[in-house]
Amino acid sequence: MRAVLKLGTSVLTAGTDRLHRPRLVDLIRGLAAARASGHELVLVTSGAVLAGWEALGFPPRDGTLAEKQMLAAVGQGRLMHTYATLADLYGLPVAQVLLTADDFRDRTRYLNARTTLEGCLRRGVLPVINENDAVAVEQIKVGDNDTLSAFVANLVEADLLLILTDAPGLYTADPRLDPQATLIPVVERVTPEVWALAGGAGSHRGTGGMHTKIQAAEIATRAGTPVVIAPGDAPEALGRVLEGEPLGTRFLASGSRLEARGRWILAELAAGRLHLDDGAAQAVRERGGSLLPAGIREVEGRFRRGQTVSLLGPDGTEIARGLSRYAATDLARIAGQHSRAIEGLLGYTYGPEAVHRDDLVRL
Ligand SMILES: Nc1ncnc2c1ncn2[C@@H]1O[C@H](COP(=O)(O)OP(=O)(O)O)[C@@H](O)[C@H]1O
Ligand SMILES: N[C@@H](CCC(=O)OP(=O)(O)O)C(=O)O
Repeated sequence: MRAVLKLGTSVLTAGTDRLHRPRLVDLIRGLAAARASGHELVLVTSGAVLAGWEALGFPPRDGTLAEKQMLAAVGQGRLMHTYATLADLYGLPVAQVLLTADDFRDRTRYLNARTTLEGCLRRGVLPVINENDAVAVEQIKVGDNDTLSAFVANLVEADLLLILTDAPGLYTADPRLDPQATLIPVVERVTPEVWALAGGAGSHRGTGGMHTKIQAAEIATRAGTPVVIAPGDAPEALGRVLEGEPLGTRFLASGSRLEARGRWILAELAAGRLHLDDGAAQAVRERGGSLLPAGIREVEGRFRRGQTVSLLGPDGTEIARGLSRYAATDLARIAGQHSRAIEGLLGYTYGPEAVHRDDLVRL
């Protein structure tokens, strides 16, 4: 099986303020054992900011992005060194891969990253991925490693995404705040009711809490990859989940396995939203057609030509994702207009479709 394992800061610290070496040894032993059983593994790890803070002796923090970037720059090398040293004990070679949102947006960079990861997997090397925090300013950041792990799962067409964290799974409410909360063992589909279960920002060290984990589950399951959220302190969690043992919360794949291009289209958060009229929604949903400007009622967000947009039906539900052939400002001018009018309105045309059917994934 090909699996992506995501380790949150909460798991790497095991409830302390530092990278917890014994916990890391357990995790790496599990990775080495899974690889020895023939599984292909990719690791997405957090912990660079924490490792940097630890290295500098826990100075007071102001919480700014610049400070996080500096701490990540200090910590990433140390984090990687720790992984490499411990993985050596088990004869497991590791490779560092640092990614940002642009690496998923730009088709060439996306394909390059995929080639590198495939090369690692062929040679039995464990890719250890983190966001390239030191350069990732707001506009080019994925922003949290749960979402990053879902993008990576799409990139390598994983059979499973396992997110280990400090909660035992998805609960009916944040278990830190509500002692009555109970575990939800299986989520068939990420519905608004599931979204409503996510509490706030999570543990004091983590980014995003359950919210970003549900987002990750939605991204990966749509492309056909099931997702498990399980406790990082469960012994042998990786091996047990790979064996199919129920542990934590399993999100079932909602879509059939998408081919590679469809996965790329889903491998980015939508930069804008297009509200369609009835006819256009039907054409996209039922007939698999392209979206013409005539069927667009409203354009939301700022996006460039070629970026991913969400297509919403008249009742506001998302029916598809696709690559826009026009920038948001252009689309706003040609929305509701016949395709023949595009050139007259803009002075140029990129073709009659706002989103071509080849660039669409129905959800
Ligand atoms: N419905 C829920 N079920 C489980 N955990 C939840 C829920 N809502 C919020 N949480 C919080 O999310 C936290 C995990 O997220 P986070 O701290 O960001 O961890 P990580 O570092 O692993 O990404 C849990 O400790 C828990 O307090
Ligand atoms: N890239 C950051 C981690 C960001 C993040 O999502 O953290 P977490 O919620 O602990 O998975 C780091 O290495 O510190």
